[in-house]
Amino acid sequence: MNKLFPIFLKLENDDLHTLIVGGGYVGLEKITAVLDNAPQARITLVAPEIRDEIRALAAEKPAVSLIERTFADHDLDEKDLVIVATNDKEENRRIKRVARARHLLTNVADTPEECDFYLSSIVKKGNLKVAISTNGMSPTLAKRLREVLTEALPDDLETAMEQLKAVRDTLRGDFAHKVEELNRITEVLVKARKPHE
Ligand SMILES: C[C@@]1(CC(=O)O)c2cc3[nH]c(cc4nc(cc5[nH]c(cc(n2)[C@H]1CCC(=O)O)[C@@](C)(CC(=O)O)[C@@H]5CCC(=O)O)C(CC(=O)O)=C4CCC(=O)O)c(CCC(=O)O)c3CC(=O)O
Ligand SMILES: NC(=O)C1=CN([C@@H]2O[C@H](COP(=O)(O)OP(=O)(O)OC[C@H]3O[C@@H](n4cnc5c(N)ncnc54)[C@H](O)[C@@H]3O)[C@@H](O)[C@H]2O)C=CC1
Repeated sequence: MNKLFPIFLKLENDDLHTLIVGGGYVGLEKITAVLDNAPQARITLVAPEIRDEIRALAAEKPAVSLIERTFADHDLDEKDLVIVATNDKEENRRIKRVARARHLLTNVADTPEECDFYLSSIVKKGNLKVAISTNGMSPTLAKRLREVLTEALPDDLETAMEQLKAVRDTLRGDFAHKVEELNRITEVLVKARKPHE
């Protein structure tokens, strides 16, 4: 059973600050994942060696800062979320312990058991986002499912969402009435999937 609780973080909110430790392939993968979703997210990345692709990203983003040295505990000061991706397993575990003592939510890329949260594969269609997790069992399957679902979901969902939002904004009455009305309008979506009923 997958017991992970999914949430969608507003990493562009003013005072949210993400720390990434490690500037190699995985550091690049994680910073790209954050910026693809939250382009203005405030991120600090610390590592003695930082890949050129990360430097190129940072050069375009004033909200991304790079610190070129090994991690120091005070790098956790005033951070909200931490992604640890060095190639030093022991140091990764140690950083996790310090971060936990400060009640920071931490992802430790090389040790799923140490993670407070996982990154997911993300299907995007305009305002729609579907996050996929395999419970850490197969990130490759998550990636493939993203491709399959991106292909399978219709492109006109954005129009449907815009229209439903317009209806939602105009609906008057109590909460129960709104729910009933929106359920009625969208019933066709469910019916179309169950031709036998
Ligand atoms: C637990 C988790 C923690 C976390 O990182 O958050 C984790 C852990 C590990 N990943 C490893 C390997 C790979 N990870 C990827 C790719 C992705 N990994 C992502 C998430 C997660 N990876 C979390 C679980 C998510 C879930 O619940 O399903 C994605 C979805 C999101 C993202 O990273 O942004 C992104 C795909 C994005 C996309 O394209 O849609 C690929 C494939 C590739 O790169 O092509 C490979 C190589 C092939 C393979 O192993 O499958 C290893 C072994 C390292 C080693 O062997 O040294 C570990 C550690 C371990 O398992 O022990
Ligand atoms: N979760 C995931 O999606 C995946 C996780 N991994 C794991 O992630 C880890 C990192 O892999 P790569 O990025 O490929 O390694 P890499 O060798 O490309 O990069 C390692 C980075 O860590 C930095 N570093 C080392 N010690 C540090 C310290 N004390 N403080 C700050 N930075 C430090 C280095 O300067 C370098 O930037 C590996 O242990 C690997 O097993 C690998 C693939 C996917």
